[in-house]
Amino acid sequence: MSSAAELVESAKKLAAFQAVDEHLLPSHRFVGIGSGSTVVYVVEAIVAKGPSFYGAMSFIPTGSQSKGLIRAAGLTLANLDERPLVDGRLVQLDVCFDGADEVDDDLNLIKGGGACLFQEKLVAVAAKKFVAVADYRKQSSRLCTKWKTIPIEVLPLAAPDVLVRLQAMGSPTPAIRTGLPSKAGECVTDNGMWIIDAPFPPLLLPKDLAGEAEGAGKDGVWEINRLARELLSIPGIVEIGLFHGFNGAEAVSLGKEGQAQKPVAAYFGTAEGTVDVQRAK
Ligand SMILES: O=C[C@H](O)[C@H](O)[C@H](O)COP(=O)(O)O
Repeated sequence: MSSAAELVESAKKLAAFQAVDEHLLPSHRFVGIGSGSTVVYVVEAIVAKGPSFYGAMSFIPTGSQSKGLIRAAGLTLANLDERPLVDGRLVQLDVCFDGADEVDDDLNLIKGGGACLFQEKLVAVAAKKFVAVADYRKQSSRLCTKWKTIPIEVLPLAAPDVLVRLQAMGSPTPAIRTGLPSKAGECVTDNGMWIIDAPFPPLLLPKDLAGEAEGAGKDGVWEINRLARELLSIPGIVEIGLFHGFNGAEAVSLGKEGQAQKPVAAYFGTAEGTVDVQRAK
Protein backbone atom coordinates (compact mmCIF):
# COMPACT_ATOMS: atom_id res chain seq x y z
CA MET A 1 0.00 0.00 0.00
CA SER A 2 1.32 3.48 -0.84
CA SER A 3 1.91 5.86 2.03
CA ALA A 4 -0.99 8.10 0.88
CA ALA A 5 -3.33 5.11 0.95
CA GLU A 6 -1.96 4.08 4.35
CA LEU A 7 -2.67 7.55 5.73
CA VAL A 8 -6.27 7.32 4.60
CA GLU A 9 -6.69 3.83 6.08
CA SER A 10 -5.25 4.87 9.39
CA ALA A 11 -7.50 7.98 9.40
CA LYS A 12 -10.57 5.77 8.87
CA LYS A 13 -9.51 3.46 11.67
CA LEU A 14 -8.90 6.28 14.15
CA ALA A 15 -12.30 7.79 13.40
CA ALA A 16 -14.08 4.46 13.77
CA PHE A 17 -12.41 3.55 17.06
CA GLN A 18 -13.14 6.93 18.64
CA ALA A 19 -16.75 6.93 17.44
CA VAL A 20 -17.34 3.47 18.91
CA ASP A 21 -15.64 4.45 22.18
CA GLU A 22 -17.81 7.52 22.56
CA HIS A 23 -21.17 6.17 21.39
CA LEU A 24 -21.45 2.43 22.01
CA LEU A 25 -22.55 1.61 25.56
CA PRO A 26 -22.61 -1.81 27.24
CA SER A 27 -26.35 -1.31 27.84
CA HIS A 28 -27.06 -1.12 24.10
CA ARG A 29 -28.99 -4.02 22.58
CA PHE A 30 -29.52 -3.18 18.87
CA VAL A 31 -26.71 -1.66 16.84
CA GLY A 32 -26.78 -0.70 13.15
CA ILE A 33 -23.70 -1.48 11.09
CA GLY A 34 -23.37 0.51 7.86
CA SER A 35 -21.51 -0.26 4.65
CA GLY A 36 -18.22 0.68 3.05
CA SER A 37 -14.54 0.58 3.87
CA THR A 38 -14.62 2.69 7.07
CA VAL A 39 -17.26 0.55 8.74
CA VAL A 40 -14.82 -2.36 8.61
CA TYR A 41 -12.95 -0.57 11.41
CA VAL A 42 -16.18 0.04 13.34
CA VAL A 43 -16.64 -3.73 13.53
CA GLU A 44 -12.99 -4.12 14.49
CA ALA A 45 -13.43 -1.58 17.30
CA ILE A 46 -16.51 -3.40 18.60
CA VAL A 47 -14.75 -6.77 18.55
CA ALA A 48 -11.79 -5.23 20.41
CA LYS A 49 -14.12 -4.46 23.32
CA GLY A 50 -14.61 -8.18 23.93
CA PRO A 51 -17.61 -10.51 24.23
CA SER A 52 -18.44 -9.36 27.77
CA PHE A 53 -19.13 -5.90 26.28
CA TYR A 54 -20.97 -6.83 23.07
CA GLY A 55 -22.28 -10.32 23.89
CA ALA A 56 -25.86 -9.21 24.58
CA MET A 57 -26.04 -6.99 21.49
CA SER A 58 -27.63 -7.76 18.10
CA PHE A 59 -26.19 -6.13 15.00
CA ILE A 60 -28.40 -4.95 12.13
CA PRO A 61 -26.74 -4.84 8.68
CA THR A 62 -27.33 -2.35 5.87
CA GLY A 63 -26.57 -4.73 3.03
CA SER A 64 -24.75 -7.85 2.09
CA GLN A 65 -21.22 -6.51 2.74
CA SER A 66 -22.26 -5.41 6.20
CA LYS A 67 -23.97 -8.74 6.89
CA GLY A 68 -20.72 -10.49 5.96
CA LEU A 69 -18.71 -8.24 8.28
CA ILE A 70 -21.01 -8.96 11.22
CA ARG A 71 -20.93 -12.72 10.58
CA ALA A 72 -17.16 -12.90 10.05
CA ALA A 73 -16.59 -11.04 13.32
CA GLY A 74 -18.73 -13.53 15.22
CA LEU A 75 -21.25 -10.86 16.26
CA THR A 76 -24.96 -11.67 16.56
CA LEU A 77 -26.76 -10.80 13.33
CA ALA A 78 -30.40 -9.68 13.26
CA ASN A 79 -32.40 -8.33 10.37
CA LEU A 80 -34.07 -4.94 10.60
CA ASP A 81 -37.54 -6.50 10.63
CA GLU A 82 -36.65 -8.96 13.40
CA ARG A 83 -36.49 -6.41 16.23
CA PRO A 84 -38.95 -7.10 19.02
CA LEU A 85 -42.18 -5.16 19.36
CA VAL A 86 -42.57 -2.87 22.35
CA ASP A 87 -46.03 -1.35 22.79
CA GLY A 88 -46.87 -2.43 19.27
CA ARG A 89 -43.82 -0.74 17.71
CA LEU A 90 -40.54 -2.25 16.57
CA VAL A 91 -37.91 -1.29 19.12
CA GLN A 92 -35.54 1.48 17.95
CA LEU A 93 -31.87 0.71 17.40
CA ASP A 94 -29.75 2.25 20.15
CA VAL A 95 -27.14 3.51 17.72
CA CYS A 96 -26.08 3.10 14.11
CA PHE A 97 -22.56 3.65 12.73
CA ASP A 98 -22.04 4.31 9.03
CA GLY A 99 -19.62 5.86 6.55
CA ALA A 100 -20.24 8.81 4.23
CA ASP A 101 -19.03 10.09 0.88
CA GLU A 102 -19.40 13.76 1.81
CA VAL A 103 -20.49 15.60 4.96
CA ASP A 104 -21.48 19.27 4.97
CA ASP A 105 -21.41 22.01 7.63
CA ASP A 106 -24.81 20.94 8.99
CA LEU A 107 -24.07 17.19 8.98
CA ASN A 108 -26.12 16.47 5.86
CA LEU A 109 -24.59 13.55 4.00
CA ILE A 110 -24.09 12.09 0.55
CA LYS A 111 -24.04 8.30 0.71
CA GLY A 112 -24.25 5.51 -1.81
CA GLY A 113 -20.77 5.53 -3.31
CA GLY A 114 -20.80 1.78 -2.70
CA ALA A 115 -24.44 1.42 -3.86
CA CYS A 116 -25.80 0.69 -0.37
CA LEU A 117 -27.87 3.78 0.33
CA PHE A 118 -31.40 2.34 0.56
CA GLN A 119 -30.90 -0.13 3.42
CA GLU A 120 -28.55 2.36 5.05
CA LYS A 121 -31.35 4.90 5.20
CA LEU A 122 -33.80 2.35 6.59
CA VAL A 123 -31.36 1.47 9.36
CA ALA A 124 -30.44 5.11 10.09
CA VAL A 125 -34.05 6.19 10.52
CA ALA A 126 -34.72 3.20 12.78
CA ALA A 127 -31.96 4.31 15.17
CA LYS A 128 -32.17 6.69 18.12
CA LYS A 129 -28.72 7.94 17.21
CA PHE A 130 -26.73 7.82 13.98
CA VAL A 131 -22.95 8.40 14.03
CA ALA A 132 -20.95 8.95 10.82
CA VAL A 133 -17.34 7.79 10.44
CA ALA A 134 -15.05 8.95 7.65
CA ASP A 135 -11.62 10.26 6.75
CA TYR A 136 -10.56 13.85 6.17
CA ARG A 137 -11.35 13.75 2.44
CA LYS A 138 -15.09 13.63 3.13
CA GLN A 139 -15.51 16.92 4.97
CA SER A 140 -16.74 19.91 2.97
CA SER A 141 -18.90 22.93 3.64
CA ARG A 142 -21.56 22.12 1.01
CA LEU A 143 -22.58 18.78 -0.52
CA CYS A 144 -21.66 18.11 -4.16
CA THR A 145 -18.42 20.09 -3.74
CA LYS A 146 -15.97 17.19 -3.55
CA TRP A 147 -18.38 14.29 -4.21
CA LYS A 148 -20.06 15.87 -7.20
CA THR A 149 -22.92 13.44 -7.85
CA ILE A 150 -25.90 12.25 -5.86
CA PRO A 151 -26.34 8.45 -5.98
CA ILE A 152 -29.98 7.60 -6.68
CA GLU A 153 -31.42 4.07 -6.46
CA VAL A 154 -33.94 3.42 -9.24
CA LEU A 155 -36.17 0.69 -10.54
CA PRO A 156 -34.36 -0.54 -13.69
CA LEU A 157 -37.54 -0.30 -15.78
CA ALA A 158 -37.87 3.38 -14.89
CA ALA A 159 -34.21 4.35 -15.36
CA PRO A 160 -34.51 5.93 -18.85
CA ASP A 161 -37.44 8.12 -17.76
CA VAL A 162 -35.70 9.08 -14.52
CA LEU A 163 -32.61 10.19 -16.50
CA VAL A 164 -34.79 12.53 -18.58
CA ARG A 165 -36.49 13.95 -15.49
CA LEU A 166 -33.14 14.55 -13.79
CA GLN A 167 -31.84 16.44 -16.82
CA ALA A 168 -34.98 18.57 -16.81
CA MET A 169 -34.23 19.43 -13.16
CA GLY A 170 -30.79 20.71 -14.13
CA SER A 171 -28.55 17.70 -13.60
CA PRO A 172 -26.43 17.94 -16.77
CA THR A 173 -25.15 14.40 -17.17
CA PRO A 174 -26.90 11.86 -14.96
CA ALA A 175 -25.61 8.37 -15.72
CA ILE A 176 -26.49 4.81 -14.84
CA ARG A 177 -23.61 3.37 -12.80
CA THR A 178 -21.87 0.43 -14.42
CA GLY A 179 -20.67 -2.63 -12.55
CA LEU A 180 -17.30 -2.49 -14.33
CA PRO A 181 -14.62 -3.60 -13.84
CA SER A 182 -16.02 -6.51 -11.84
CA LYS A 183 -19.42 -6.85 -13.52
CA ALA A 184 -20.39 -6.20 -17.13
CA GLY A 185 -23.50 -4.06 -17.44
CA GLU A 186 -25.21 -2.05 -14.72
CA CYS A 187 -24.32 -1.98 -11.04
CA VAL A 188 -27.15 -3.94 -9.38
CA THR A 189 -27.85 -3.05 -5.74
CA ASP A 190 -28.59 -5.44 -2.85
CA ASN A 191 -32.25 -4.69 -3.60
CA GLY A 192 -32.07 -5.59 -7.30
CA MET A 193 -32.18 -1.92 -8.36
CA TRP A 194 -29.80 0.26 -10.36
CA ILE A 195 -27.92 3.38 -9.32
CA ILE A 196 -27.98 6.67 -11.22
CA ASP A 197 -25.24 9.14 -10.33
CA ALA A 198 -26.66 12.62 -10.86
CA PRO A 199 -24.30 15.61 -10.81
CA PHE A 200 -25.53 18.85 -9.24
CA PRO A 201 -23.74 22.09 -8.41
CA PRO A 202 -22.90 22.53 -4.68
CA LEU A 203 -26.12 22.43 -2.66
CA LEU A 204 -27.36 25.26 -0.47
CA LEU A 205 -28.21 24.83 3.20
CA PRO A 206 -31.53 26.20 4.47
CA LYS A 207 -29.55 28.94 6.26
CA ASP A 208 -28.04 30.06 2.94
CA LEU A 209 -31.47 31.14 1.77
CA ALA A 210 -32.11 33.42 4.75
CA GLY A 211 -35.84 33.64 4.10
CA GLU A 212 -35.65 33.38 0.32
CA ALA A 213 -37.35 29.97 0.17
CA GLU A 214 -38.70 30.67 -3.31
CA GLY A 215 -35.15 30.97 -4.62
CA ALA A 216 -34.48 27.30 -3.99
CA GLY A 217 -33.64 25.54 -7.21
CA LYS A 218 -33.24 28.86 -9.01
CA ASP A 219 -30.55 28.92 -11.72
CA GLY A 220 -29.95 25.22 -11.17
CA VAL A 221 -28.70 25.76 -7.60
CA TRP A 222 -30.74 23.73 -5.14
CA GLU A 223 -31.35 23.91 -1.42
CA ILE A 224 -30.75 20.45 -0.05
CA ASN A 225 -34.15 19.71 1.52
CA ARG A 226 -36.04 20.95 -1.50
CA LEU A 227 -33.87 18.95 -3.90
CA ALA A 228 -34.43 15.83 -1.81
CA ARG A 229 -38.20 16.33 -1.91
CA GLU A 230 -38.20 16.89 -5.68
CA LEU A 231 -36.06 13.82 -6.34
CA LEU A 232 -38.24 11.58 -4.18
CA SER A 233 -41.33 12.75 -6.05
CA ILE A 234 -40.03 11.26 -9.32
CA PRO A 235 -41.74 7.90 -10.00
CA GLY A 236 -39.17 5.13 -10.27
CA ILE A 237 -36.77 6.62 -7.73
CA VAL A 238 -36.69 4.21 -4.80
CA GLU A 239 -34.37 6.18 -2.51
CA ILE A 240 -31.70 8.86 -2.72
CA GLY A 241 -28.24 9.15 -1.22
CA LEU A 242 -28.98 12.49 0.45
CA PHE A 243 -29.32 12.06 4.22
CA HIS A 244 -30.82 15.35 5.40
CA GLY A 245 -33.44 17.01 7.59
CA PHE A 246 -32.83 16.40 11.30
CA ASN A 247 -30.97 14.06 13.64
CA GLY A 248 -32.20 11.62 16.31
CA ALA A 249 -32.03 14.11 19.17
CA GLU A 250 -33.91 16.73 17.15
CA ALA A 251 -36.47 14.10 16.10
CA VAL A 252 -37.45 13.60 19.75
CA SER A 253 -38.10 17.30 20.28
CA LEU A 254 -40.01 17.48 16.98
CA GLY A 255 -42.07 14.37 17.83
CA LYS A 256 -40.69 12.71 14.69
CA GLU A 257 -38.94 9.62 16.04
CA GLY A 258 -38.22 7.13 13.28
CA GLN A 259 -37.64 9.82 10.66
CA ALA A 260 -34.17 11.11 11.51
CA GLN A 261 -31.62 10.74 8.70
CA LYS A 262 -28.78 12.95 9.94
CA PRO A 263 -25.97 11.91 12.28
CA VAL A 264 -25.58 13.49 15.71
CA ALA A 265 -21.85 13.63 14.99
CA ALA A 266 -19.34 12.86 12.25
CA TYR A 267 -15.86 11.57 13.11
CA PHE A 268 -13.14 12.40 10.60
CA GLY A 269 -9.74 10.80 10.92
CA THR A 270 -7.11 13.32 9.83
CA ALA A 271 -3.83 12.85 7.95
CA GLU A 272 -2.04 14.05 11.11
CA GLY A 273 -3.27 11.11 13.14
CA THR A 274 -5.96 12.97 15.08
CA VAL A 275 -9.76 12.84 14.90
CA ASP A 276 -11.84 15.87 14.08
CA VAL A 277 -15.34 15.52 15.55
CA GLN A 278 -18.12 17.57 13.99
CA ARG A 279 -21.10 17.54 16.35
CA ALA A 280 -24.63 18.77 15.80
CA LYS A 281 -24.99 22.32 17.15
O1 LIG B 1 -22.83 2.87 -0.50
C1 LIG B 1 -21.94 2.98 0.31
C2 LIG B 1 -22.06 3.69 1.59
O2 LIG B 1 -22.93 4.77 1.57
C3 LIG B 1 -20.73 4.01 2.25
O3 LIG B 1 -21.02 4.20 3.61
C4 LIG B 1 -20.07 5.27 1.70
O4 LIG B 1 -19.87 5.12 0.31
C5 LIG B 1 -18.72 5.54 2.38
O5 LIG B 1 -17.87 4.47 2.14
P1 LIG B 1 -16.34 4.44 2.60
O6 LIG B 1 -16.34 4.28 4.07
O7 LIG B 1 -15.76 3.26 1.87
O8 LIG B 1 -15.73 5.73 2.16
